[in-house]
Parts: sequence; structure tokens; C-alpha cells
Amino acid sequence: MPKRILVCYSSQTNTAERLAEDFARELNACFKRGGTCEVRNIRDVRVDDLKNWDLVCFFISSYGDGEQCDDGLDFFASVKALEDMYFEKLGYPPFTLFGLGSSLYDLYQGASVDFYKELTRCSLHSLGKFGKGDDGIGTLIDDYDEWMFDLLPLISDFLEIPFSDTSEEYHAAFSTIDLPLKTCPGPYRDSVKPPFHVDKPYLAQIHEIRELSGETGAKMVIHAGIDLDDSKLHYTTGDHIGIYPANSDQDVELFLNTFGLYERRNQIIKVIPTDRMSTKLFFPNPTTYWQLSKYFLEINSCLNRKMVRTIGKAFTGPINRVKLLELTKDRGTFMKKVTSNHDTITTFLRGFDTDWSCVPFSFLLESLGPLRPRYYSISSSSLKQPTVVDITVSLVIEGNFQGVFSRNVMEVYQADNHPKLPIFLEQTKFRLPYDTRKPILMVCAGVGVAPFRGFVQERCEQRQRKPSASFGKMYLYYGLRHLKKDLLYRDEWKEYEDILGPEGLELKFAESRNGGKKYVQDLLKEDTQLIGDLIIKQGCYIYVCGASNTMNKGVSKELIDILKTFKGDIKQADRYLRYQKVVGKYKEDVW
Ligand SMILES: Cc1cc2nc3c(=O)[nH]c(=O)nc-3n(C[C@H](O)[C@H](O)[C@H](O)COP(=O)(O)O)c2cc1C
Repeated sequence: MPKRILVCYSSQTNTAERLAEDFARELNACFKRGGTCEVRNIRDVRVDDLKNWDLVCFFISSYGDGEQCDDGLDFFASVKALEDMYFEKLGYPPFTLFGLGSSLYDLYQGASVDFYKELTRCSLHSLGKFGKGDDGIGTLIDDYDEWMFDLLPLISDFLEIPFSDTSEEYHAAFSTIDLPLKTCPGPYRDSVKPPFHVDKPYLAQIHEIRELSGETGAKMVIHAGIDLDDSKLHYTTGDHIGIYPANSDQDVELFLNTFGLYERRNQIIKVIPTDRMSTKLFFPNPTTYWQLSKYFLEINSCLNRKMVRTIGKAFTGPINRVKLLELTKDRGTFMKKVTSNHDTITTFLRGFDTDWSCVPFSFLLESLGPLRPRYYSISSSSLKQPTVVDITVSLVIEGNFQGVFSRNVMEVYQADNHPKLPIFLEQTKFRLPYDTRKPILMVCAGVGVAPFRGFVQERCEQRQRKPSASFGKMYLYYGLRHLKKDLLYRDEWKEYEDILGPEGLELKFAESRNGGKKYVQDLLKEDTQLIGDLIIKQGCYIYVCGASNTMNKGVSKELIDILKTFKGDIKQADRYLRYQKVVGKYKEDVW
């Protein structure tokens, strides 16, 4: 009897699903007829089902503040409700776990760590190492690859299935057939009806798009207003918007040329999954090579070692093979020679004097994966403008490298008739308190001011609608390079100050490139007495927004330092700030 393996994923934006499918494919290839794998979303698995399998492999992504993804909430709650040692008594199979997360978040791998703790508390035995992949620093696939490499022999031993080394073989997950059709429907049809969500975006019209004045620094910042019209989409101030970008025509052309597909770019094709693992396609089908590469494939994703190794082993001659395998030997060399150049599969392979048209399209579909939505903090107030969402986008340009969405925004900005963008909305917990009398402490750097513009607009609106109501004061600590050059929404702050008055809004700026080097942390420190009083005596709400790996950790450290003055020692201060998080009075919006 072949051994039965369940590969189970919990995912918000499908990365865990793709890894689970890849893992099942690897298992099937390694164990040939000795094992059969099934991939399931965790939503479709009940705790009791686990005992029907010989091994259960979990792929768990973190979401929110280190929480389970929506599809994993029920399963996790069922495990939490079990008594200690539950599984041992009933002879359940062991499990493997790979967590997906981003170290840019405070609670790195929060969901997988909780998951692991709960399963082991109930004494489900863990086979091999608890793997963790870090999406924040771009090593997710490499982490997964290394984890799997160590795990496969253990699984082989445990299930007593001989292990066949398949690393020299490539099994395509998809095949394509040409269809004799003349027209292919567009990627997103305008006529689709609500409800709109991540899997069914709304094609939104750009209401206005402009460069924000005064930004002569290294980064260009664009403001865009997006019409929700009759989409029936609703947002609350502080929410996020997800936008699906499109790859630039130039990149698509180069990509298709590299793999010998440019001449056939408009050929209508049907993509057919060739194994049971890849039944869910992330694009409309039939399609064309152009449409797929323009709107659905992450053709500019960072290269990883697994891809380069497969290309070296399966799709090239001996000379390039040696070169490619040498590059993938260790992580450090790969990071230095490939990752740090921002090499994409196109730019990388074009560096070799070879024809790459032998690379199967299926390999590109599998390894590049879907073009992921980009998330932005909404910078407007839903009370003020319920059907228009404002976003504030800092364009990513580093040398020759330009972010996909940044390029997309520039194209939209420069076009006479702004093309529509596929969007959806995401609820967050980054919300103003229900009790409007509470003071608000907002700390940000650069474009992190976006949600706070929304907060302040909201408060202005509330004040104008209810002049007699009492409102807590808002303090904005805003870090920027140069006040004269980099202040975003320069013309608006005066208006907000006029409406809210000095007792309603106070703006404080820290300039890091105007003579001295002052950061928001320094501003907070200068105001130790005020900040301590706001947090401890007045019970203010704290909001932090910015690039997470740099500023939010610095702000948190500074707040602990400030609280130490009032709480006696660092431990107490740390505990106090953590508690503010638990009760929802300290919130971060980070990316
Ligand atoms: C809104 C949001 C919140 C996230 N929160 C966390 C978090 O608290 N901790 C963490 O380690 N990763 C966090 N991540 C990172 C994801 O876990 C990571 O990008 C993962 O690869 C996504 O996998 P998925 O596509 O299967 O959902 C978050 C990502 C998003 C978009």
C-alpha cells in the first residue's frame, strides 16, 4: 500500500499554497509509487481527519499581527481546544511544519510558532526541523529549499519508502495547447459584478494623480485618488488597498524574447495542469503569452537558488551548467553575485551567450508564480470621501532597478487617459479609537505619514460635523529628511491646524538631513515628560507607521526608554508597552 501524505496549507495571499503544491510534487517525484500526496487548504481539514494519513505536512503563513490567516482560524481554534497529550493517546501520525513570515514584522512567524506550540502541547510528534521562511528579506524560497533538502531523507526513513534522487529531472506541472481562436477576452473584464475582493479585483478609474510638491529628494512620491464608484466597496479610515500591478511592456518584450516566445506572443493558448497538484490556475484560461506575462506572472521576481539550480541541471549544456551550479553552491555567493544585483530571470539569463528557448513555459509558470498585489495604506478619510480612496506612493528606484508597481504608477501618471487599475480593499486594525476624547500619538517617517493624513482628515470632518463634541488632542511626530523639500501634503497641514486649533492638533518634525541628524526617536526623547504623561496618565492611543525594519523597532525601543523613567526599570516599561499592544492601544502599520 502506498503511504498517504497530506500536505496542508494556510495562506492569505497564496504563497503557502504554492509551496505546498511544490512540496507535494517533490514528494511524488522522490517517492515514485511508494507514496501518494494530497494538497488541501486547512479550511477543508478537521483535526480528526489527521489520523487517516501516514504523515501530515503543514505550511502556515502569518498574517495581521503574527496571527493565523483567515482560512486557518477554525483549525487552530480546534487544536487549541484539545486537552494536553490528546494526539498521543489516539495514535496520530507525525507532522512537519514550514512557517512563512516576514522578519520585518514585530511578531515574526507568530502564526507558525503558535501552531507548533499547540500541536506539540497536544503531543503531535514533529518530524524534522520546524522550518521558517523569511519573505521580508527575500530568502523564503531558499529557506524552504534548504529545509526540504534536510527533510526528504527523514521522511523516506520514517515512511520506509526508498528515496530516488530526482534532482536531475524536471517534471512539467503544466502543458499548453494552441487554440485556433482569433480573440481572447481581456485579463479583467469590466463587466464583473460585486462583490470584489482579492481574487476578483475591481477595475478602478484613477480620479486624479499628481506628484506631491517639493519632493526633490532621492524619492519621488505620487498621490493618487482612486474612484470606488458603484463597486459597492467600502473602507474605513486606516484600511489598506491592494493593487495588482502590470509589468511594463519593455520588460514583457524582453522576457518573451529571452525564452523564444515573442513571435508567438498573441497566440491563444490553453494551459493544462499535468498533475493533480496544480489544478488551481492564477490566470484566466485560455490566455496568451503576452497577457500572462503582462498581467499575471511575477516576471521580475527576485531569482532564487532553486530556480537557477534547476536551469543549470535541466536546461543547459555542460559549460553553463558548471557556472550556474557554482553560483548556487552557497547562499552567500548567490546573494552577492545575483540577489544584490536585483537580477530578474531575464536580466540574469541574458548575461549568458546562449539560447534559452529550451526552458519550458511550465517552468516559468511554476517558479515565477503569480504577480502579487501591492498593498498601500489608504491616506484619506472614509468619512470625508467614502467613494474615493487616496494613496501616497513612494516610487522605488535604485540605480537601474525600478519596482514593478513604481514603473506602473509612472506609466499611469504619464498617460493622457489614465488606465484603470485592478484593486480590492483590506480591513486593518489600524483604526482610530471609538472614544474620540482619547489623545492620539502618531509617529511616522517619510511616506509613513499616509494613514495619518487620513486620521487627521477624519478628525477635521468629525469636528466640523459636531463642533460641540470634545476630542482628544492629536500629536503627529513626523520624521523626514528635509522639512522644506520633503514635507508631504505641505498645503494641507495648515488647513487641518486651522480647523482643529492648537488644542486639537500639534505637528512636530524631525529632520535627518538638514544640518543635524534628528530622527522621530530623538523628538520623542526630548518630550519624555509629555509622552510619559500621555501614555500613562491620559491613556493615549499610539500609532506608528513607516518602513518596519528601520523605524518601528527604533520607536518601540525609545518608548520603552521613556516609560522606564516612570516605571522604574526597563522590564516594567517593556511589559507596560507590550500590554498597550495587547489591549489595542499601540498599533503599527508597517511594510
Ligand atoms: C498584511 C500582512 C500582515 C503580515 N503580518 C505578518 C506577521 O505578523 N508576522 C510575520 O512573520 N509575517 C507577516 N506577514 C508576512 C507574510 O506572512 C509573508 O509575506 C508570507 O510569505 C505570505 O504568505 P501567504 O501568501 O501564504 O499568505 C504579513 C503579510 C501581510 C501582507
